Amino acid sequence: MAKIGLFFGSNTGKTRKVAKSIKKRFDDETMSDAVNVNRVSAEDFAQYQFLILGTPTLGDGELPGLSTDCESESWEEFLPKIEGLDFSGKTVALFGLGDQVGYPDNYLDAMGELSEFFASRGAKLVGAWPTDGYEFESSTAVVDGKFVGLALDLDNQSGKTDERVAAWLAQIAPEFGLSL
Ligand SMILES: Cc1cc2nc3c(=O)[nH]c(=O)nc-3n(C[C@H](O)[C@H](O)[C@H](O)COP(=O)(O)O)c2cc1C
Repeated sequence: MAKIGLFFGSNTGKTRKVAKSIKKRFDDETMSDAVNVNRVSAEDFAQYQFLILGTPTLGDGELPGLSTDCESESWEEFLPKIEGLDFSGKTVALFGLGDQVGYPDNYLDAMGELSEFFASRGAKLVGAWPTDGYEFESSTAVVDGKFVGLALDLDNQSGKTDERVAAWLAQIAPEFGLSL
């Protein structure tokens, strides 16, 4: 089993694309394949001490899933399967995709929801990211003036994605015992 589990939800494939680009930077011993959360069991998910998790925000600030018109299940359906688990001793880093121009009042809210979910079950959240360079009105993914994880916007700032991902991975590397 790889050291770090890499899981994502995605509707139109952008979050999948970013997850796969993260996996490409690491060997199989270090990082699992990028796997859609609708393909993992709660048991397998719970085996990882280190997790990198990605989500888009859909609807009006919601997690992806059947109620936001995704074609298949996603985080909305997966979280209830792991809601009874204790994540104490585990380290979680989040990345979120959203559209700060189209949805400025709910930018990346789903990342905020994932953060609350895992933090309230004992996980250590790492990878907080500055809000400089983004323009939006409000986001539940901002806590104490920073995003709770990596903030991406492939709808409006796709050219910044690679650079942001690389800087963020370098930032979280020590927390995951990685050398980059
Ligand atoms: C119907 C719909 C609702 C959306 N709602 C939000 C939202 O509330 N907040 C936000 O930041 N982005 C929102 N977005 C933008 C998506 O999060 C963004 O396009 C994302 O990159 C999609 O990722 P995916 O291709 O992995 O599904 C919405 C997009 C759609 C199509």
